[in-house]
Amino acid sequence: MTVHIGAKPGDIAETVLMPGDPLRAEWVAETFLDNAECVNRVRGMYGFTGSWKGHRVSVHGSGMGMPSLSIYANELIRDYGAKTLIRIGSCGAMQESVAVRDVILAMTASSLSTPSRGIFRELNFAPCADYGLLRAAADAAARIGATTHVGGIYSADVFYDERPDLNEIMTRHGILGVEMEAAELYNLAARHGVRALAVLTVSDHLLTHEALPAEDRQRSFAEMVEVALEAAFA
Ligand SMILES: O=P(O)(O)O[C@H]1O[C@H](CO)[C@@H](O)[C@H]1O
Ligand SMILES: O=c1cc[nH]c(=O)[nH]1
Repeated sequence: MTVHIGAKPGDIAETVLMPGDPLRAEWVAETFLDNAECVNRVRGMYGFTGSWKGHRVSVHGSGMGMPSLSIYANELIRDYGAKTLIRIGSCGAMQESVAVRDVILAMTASSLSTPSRGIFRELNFAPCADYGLLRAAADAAARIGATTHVGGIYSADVFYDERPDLNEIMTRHGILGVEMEAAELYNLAARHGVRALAVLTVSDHLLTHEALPAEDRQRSFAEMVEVALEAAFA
């Protein structure tokens, strides 16, 4: 047990899917895993372990924002031996060519800052996905027939953004979408020598202002989950 995860040693699989929303974790466990057991309830941040096509896998909430993700990813890697961490999140689209419900595979994650800033100091480290996972996810998305975009995303510290000028610059530089965790997940994976990828579903559109309801964000992003599971065990 750690301060934030009540699971016993061995209760967490080496492969962990990480949605921001703990109730999305519950839906993924109920919908995709066989023999899923709840292994963490501390602070309501649910974690489950079960199997998918015979592979042991956990799904654990990260909470919203990089400081929260950092707590769970650190404990999963350092205390429970997680080796593959795949974020399964929602995001806002920043390109006209990207539609609501499309899947985005985050090759890189730009940010204004991350919790790792204090370690990197003057270094502008470039957080990037594990190439093997990224390639396997792109292949899986093509097989499944999910409309998918591969490229850079932006990991923000705020959901209620007050910098339209910055969004315009990112749109002009091809950033596909905005979310709030991937950059620090990629930083931590690099630091600890494990694999990470963020597979995202577009829930909002910053240009058209479309937005899906909370229920859809919690329980309807099946393609993203299938892509993540296929990539993890390719
Ligand atoms: O749907 P999740 O995985 O939580 O991801 C996105 O949704 C939250 C904001 O609504 C942030 O955590 C953002 O990254
Ligand atoms: O962080 C997020 C997640 C979904 N949609 C957004 O606009 N931002």
